[in-house]
Amino acid sequence: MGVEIKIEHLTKSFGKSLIWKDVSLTVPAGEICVMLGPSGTGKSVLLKTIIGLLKPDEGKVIIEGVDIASCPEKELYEIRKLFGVLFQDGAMFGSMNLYDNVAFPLREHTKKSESEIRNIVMEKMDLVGLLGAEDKLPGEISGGMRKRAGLARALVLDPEIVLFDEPDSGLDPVRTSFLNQLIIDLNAQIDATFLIVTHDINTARTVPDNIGLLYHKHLAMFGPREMLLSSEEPVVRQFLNAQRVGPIGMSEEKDADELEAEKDQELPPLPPIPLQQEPSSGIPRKSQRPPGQWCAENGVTPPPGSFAPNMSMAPGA
Ligand SMILES: Nc1ncnc2c1ncn2[C@@H]1O[C@H](COP(=O)(O)OP(=O)(O)OP(=O)(O)O)[C@@H](O)[C@H]1O
Repeated sequence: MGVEIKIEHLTKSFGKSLIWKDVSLTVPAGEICVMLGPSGTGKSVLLKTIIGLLKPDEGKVIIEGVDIASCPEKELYEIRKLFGVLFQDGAMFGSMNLYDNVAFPLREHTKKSESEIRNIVMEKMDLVGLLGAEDKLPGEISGGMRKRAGLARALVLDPEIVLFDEPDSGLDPVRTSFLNQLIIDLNAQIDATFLIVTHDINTARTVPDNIGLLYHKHLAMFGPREMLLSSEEPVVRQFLNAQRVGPIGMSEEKDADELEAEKDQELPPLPPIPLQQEPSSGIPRKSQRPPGQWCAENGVTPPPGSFAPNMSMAPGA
């Protein structure tokens, strides 16, 4: 049923350079969360800290009651077995075919026989739609296929948590859409907790249960998708609607003169909130909430036209 990720007051710097400070959030078990933020705000650093590859200066990352920021290496090794990670480029070994790449974690971390490994590898290759491509080398297939192979490898140890570092980078919009459907379908099937770092606004608007936004060395907001998509908070509103007007400039923050110059500019109204993408089976995911539920429970009037069927694309996406 997936495992909760609880982050408490996390701070990370490299030397004198602060990346983010006092980040606290909970990714509920089995849910899908998207983490957004302008380039360089430390999204990848956050993923690496969650899996214990980087140590925070302060704070805790609690997985199954263990603080992986401070636990001994041996415990960390065990906790890491709960994770599957899809790296940006799929991180395939170029000289191994897809079968051996996907089998790699099983051969490294388990004592399974080759016939057991074969069953698992073929099952995961099937899950990501790559049956028949086992003999291909990573260099012989498209970027989209490499991502799917990376995803198959991330799934072979039956993870409770899957971290995705920009799964859509380098993919065209159609492939991104297929990959998003695969992510939703996988979540419905395996019930693991998914945390996705992405720059794709359409993904952020339609895929997750929760959205976080890192900006200016802190977590600007984290909460249910409907909360952020109906938010008037300037940074959240600007980022989730890909607008130029707002506090975020070309290189992080705009200065006082730039903000003064645009202070009388009227912001376009918030676009309608799209329906959340559903599993292709038509059976809702366990953590899926009915459209409009968060808004109704919190007395928020969603923008006109929200939750209309067939309205799943973000403006400009
Ligand atoms: N091991 C490291 N040592 C020193 N600085 C690092 C290290 N890893 C990351 N950084 C710095 O941390 C900052 C955040 O990097 P990170 O890759 O997490 O950003 P990001 O939000 O994922 O960016 P992007 O959206 O462009 O991928 C950058 O300035 C980067 O140079």
